[in-house]
Amino acid sequence: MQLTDAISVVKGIGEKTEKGLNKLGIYTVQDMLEHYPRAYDIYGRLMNINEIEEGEMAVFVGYMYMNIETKKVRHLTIASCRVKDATGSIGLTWFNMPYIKNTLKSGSYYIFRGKASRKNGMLVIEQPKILSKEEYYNKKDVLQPIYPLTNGVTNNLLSKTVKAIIEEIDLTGDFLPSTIRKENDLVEYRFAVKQIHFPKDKEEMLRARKRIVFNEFFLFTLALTYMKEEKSKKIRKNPYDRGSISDALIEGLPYELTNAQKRAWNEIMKDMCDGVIMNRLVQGDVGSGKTVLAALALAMNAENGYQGTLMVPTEVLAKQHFESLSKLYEPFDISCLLLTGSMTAKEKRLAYEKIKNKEVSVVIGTHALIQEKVEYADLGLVITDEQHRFGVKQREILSTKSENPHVLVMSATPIPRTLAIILYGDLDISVVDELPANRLPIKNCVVNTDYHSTAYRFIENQIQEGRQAYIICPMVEESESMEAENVIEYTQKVREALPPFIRTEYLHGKMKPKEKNEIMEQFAKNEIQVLVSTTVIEVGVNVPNATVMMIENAERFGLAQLHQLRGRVGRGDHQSYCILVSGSRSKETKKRLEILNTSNDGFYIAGEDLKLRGPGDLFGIRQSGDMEFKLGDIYNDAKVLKAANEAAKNMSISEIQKLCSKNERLKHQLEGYIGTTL
Ligand SMILES: Nc1ncnc2c1ncn2[C@@H]1O[C@H](COP(=O)(O)OP(=O)(O)OP(=O)(O)O)[C@@H](O)[C@H]1O
Repeated sequence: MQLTDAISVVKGIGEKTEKGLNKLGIYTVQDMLEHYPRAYDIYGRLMNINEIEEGEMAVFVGYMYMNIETKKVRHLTIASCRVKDATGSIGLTWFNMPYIKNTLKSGSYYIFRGKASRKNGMLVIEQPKILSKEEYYNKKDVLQPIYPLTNGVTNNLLSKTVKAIIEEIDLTGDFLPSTIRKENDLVEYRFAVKQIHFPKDKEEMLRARKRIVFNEFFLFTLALTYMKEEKSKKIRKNPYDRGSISDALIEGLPYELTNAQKRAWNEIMKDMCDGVIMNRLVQGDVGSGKTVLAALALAMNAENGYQGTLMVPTEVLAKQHFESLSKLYEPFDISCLLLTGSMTAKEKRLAYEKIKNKEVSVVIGTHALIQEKVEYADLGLVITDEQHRFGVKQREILSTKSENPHVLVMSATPIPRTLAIILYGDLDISVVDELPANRLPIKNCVVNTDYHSTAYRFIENQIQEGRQAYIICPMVEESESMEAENVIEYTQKVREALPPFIRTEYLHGKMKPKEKNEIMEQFAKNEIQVLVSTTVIEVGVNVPNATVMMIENAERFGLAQLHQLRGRVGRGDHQSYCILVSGSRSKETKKRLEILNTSNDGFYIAGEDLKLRGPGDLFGIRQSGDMEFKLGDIYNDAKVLKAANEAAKNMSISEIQKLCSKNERLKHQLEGYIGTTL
């Protein structure tokens, strides 16, 4: 069995299962091995009842001191009782399991396991499992992998498939030189793959994890080194003429550029006018005004007779940018074109022709589309808006669409400078670390779930004053397909809580781009006042009239992501508010959210976030599912990132090639990264 084999080579994987696996992005044996557990389940030690905390899994021995009562509510049969130990008592509830009444006997002890939640102010455990003594003691310390799932693919199936692969595949031949392994205290790759899926204990799992994360970062750095070298071969380009349009644009803005914007613009301009090829990252906090910098650069590029593109991660954003740039360019002879996936085939064909015939100077679209079969005419500048991604490949593909375009990458992720230098090692960095002067700082509060009705009243008042609100829906862990259902259900609740003149709509990742666009357009026009959304909204949306951002389950997000979400408000002259609703009362959560509560500065927050995370905090929160790395998290694993970078960055191209020639697997992975053959 080879890593590149189709997943169907594994015994027992039929056509139907294969399709299910494909939905999870698993096509090959390697994909399966890299489908890492998102968490591990462990029973752990038996707790006292008074130690049980809301939102946490608990396993404990409870004494049944009363009979189970059952009642019917609509089509639900609810069975409930209370159990106790020497330290306290707790309620248990089962839905549609009437037989439980005959399974558990009053006057006996049982081991229960489940997640505690708060109902009417009291802690209860819903659907607790009942474990036999053997079951508990046999598995007490075993880490059982929990995989990301989709419809028709069970945890058991994934776990069995991985096991079958590990038994058969030959993973010997580690590409990491043993000196690097020793220096960084890393286990062998073969061992790591096995232990990450089926760890003996937590310690082994952490060692396995460290190795795999190191691999990811190491490969990433090798790819950067390679690309940097490629870029350095083509450094000269005809210098641009400064022209007059960008100055006229700045003159015509309804505001003055901030000093940080001016500084960044000067750096961009200098690159383009000096005859070098620009490879620059503009890193700026949310709402710091990066779009205008892109607009200026594209205008100068057009004035010099070149075509330029702006690639963004979502259609909603593409449309938003298209509209604002078209308006900005109205007095000048600069034509814009929008290219998105929801356009009809005919519209797309027409767009392709216009681009090819150079009838347009600025093309704005999503990543996916611009990568397709578009042929540019004199592409001089490529701007990508990366948000959370550190996608080496994305920015590379576009720059191969023409000889030597200038490349500008915009990122709203205020990662600490030390990490930015590593992650964007192939780029020069401009930082926009100042917000426009008209902004009032956002007022924040962290509350628990009892606060809902007050929050809804607050939102209602803001809407009475003409403003709008976002609500980020509570999260569902189980699967993506449940996400949609969950948003719809929650929206209904919000509608019931608010008066009928307020229009509340929802947005989720499973909606068609066209539907999303429509909702966003209506929200931008204030035809919708409350937008309930999953995190799809976090990316770049600009509706300055929205003043409230309420985030449910705030405890489950990374601070940087929360900061991004909060950045959707406070973008205009009105006072804005961020309400963080936390379902957890743990001290740890409080401390984390407090950072956000007291600061609106993204760079500060990112730095504090980094400090707070210890090596134990590994699977709880990822900043985003959209990262380049499957397991590594630049925040949690900052130390490993630095070490891997240190180990890889000084390798010369010939050393990398030598390493690749000795190891087919490394070569294959690296080629995958940079999209060319080595
Ligand atoms: N110097 C400025 N003074 C006042 N307003 C500004 C200034 N620069 C930009 N703006 C306005 O601020 C808002 C946010 O700008 P923009 O959308 O470019 O932010 P951004 O940096 O892209 O943020 P995000 O990363 O959150 O998308 C826009 O409405 C824009 O017109």
